Amino acid sequence: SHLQRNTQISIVPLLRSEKRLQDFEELQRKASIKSLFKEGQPSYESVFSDATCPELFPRDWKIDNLIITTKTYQTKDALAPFMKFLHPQTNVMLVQNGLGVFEVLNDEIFLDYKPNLFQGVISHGIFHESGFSFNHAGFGDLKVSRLPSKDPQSIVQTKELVETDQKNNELVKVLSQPDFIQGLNVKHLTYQEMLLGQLEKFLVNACINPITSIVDCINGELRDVAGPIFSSIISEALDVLKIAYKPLFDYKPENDNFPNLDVAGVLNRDRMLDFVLKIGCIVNGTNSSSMRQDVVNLRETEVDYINGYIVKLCGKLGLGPDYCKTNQTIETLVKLRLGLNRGRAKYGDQRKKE
Ligand SMILES: NC(=O)C1=CN([C@@H]2O[C@H](COP(=O)(O)OP(=O)(O)OC[C@H]3O[C@@H](n4cnc5c(N)ncnc54)[C@H](OP(=O)(O)O)[C@@H]3O)[C@@H](O)[C@H]2O)C=CC1
Ligand SMILES: CC(C)(CO)C(=O)C(=O)O
Repeated sequence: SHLQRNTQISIVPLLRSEKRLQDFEELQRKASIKSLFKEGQPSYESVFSDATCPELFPRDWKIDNLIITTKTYQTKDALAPFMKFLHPQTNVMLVQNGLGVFEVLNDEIFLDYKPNLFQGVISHGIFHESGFSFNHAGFGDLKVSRLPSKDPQSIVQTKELVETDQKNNELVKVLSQPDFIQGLNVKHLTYQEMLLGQLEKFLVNACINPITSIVDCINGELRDVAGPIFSSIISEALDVLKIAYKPLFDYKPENDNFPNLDVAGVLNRDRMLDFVLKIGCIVNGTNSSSMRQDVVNLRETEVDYINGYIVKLCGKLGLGPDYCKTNQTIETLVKLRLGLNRGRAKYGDQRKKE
């Protein structure tokens, strides 16, 4: 919606099915967003000149730029039907929480070639109202960067690469248009800067998303009561991330180009607890987290790409199960909550009386 409204280009939403496309067409391809954080909570509409779905995608079209904003676990199925329309120069950007999606795409989808890959990390809070109307509950930011093309361990990019992309890369040029940058507080970063922001956001999600889902509450309700469980989640996750992302934790900027890239100063327990409470429970205090929205609506969640990813990393790194007990328990409780909600929807009060 922000791209459609704040840039000179036409966005073509790729809906999942003809049914969903029809739903969108019946609303004249309009999406509306209410800015809850603004005085008077103004709404604005974005009208899309086109939209399509896999079945109706024009066979002679090619996809030069693709932004994926599905939930992590939906990415592979969403991308698969469009792969025949991509090409090696296609720019693909994932704007999602969590970690591990690109590994799935590299292992299972990008088999013949890898397009230009970008990652977006977004801390704006938004929840669905009805139809294609949404509530923008918390104004955060959107960090974007190009992913390392060759060795994923080589995290260091130069500022010149960012500037070159902002001049020459079609997708990055659009995301660099002033109105869009202002509209979503966009920051174009090197990979090492973005990765730091991604791990920081990962810890926000590892705390806010599962706990709001398990106890069924709005983000801000946790503000004064969830410190102990957040500290346990953060401490354990940081111990694992320090090993898994050692190149970032060992990274020392050679020059003053990166004055804020103090990884140890950013990713430390005490600061991260304050940051989680600020972004999760204050900036986005009125938001229903995306994971709570999933369990309330009986949908699968992203916990496998958040707390579950810490468990997966432990396995990959050969660390014992004691390294991830807290996150494993949190993952299990989210899945219990989803199962409970689905059971209540299916059986009503019957199970309470058996
Ligand atoms: N909501 C929030 O406050 C925040 C969310 N995020 C992250 O952003 C990402 C998206 O979250 P969010 O927007 O909340 O999720 P939603 O579930 O609200 O939106 C996901 C969208 O993807 C669409 N989709 C799913 N499968 C397909 C498919 N096969 N083809 C086409 N479209 C498909 C869904 O379509 P349909 O409508 O048909 O189901 C839906 O519109 C997640 O990683 C989340 O963690 C990050 C920061 C904050
Ligand atoms: C920032 C936060 C926690 C907002 O709820 C979010 O990322 C989400 O809900 O997925």
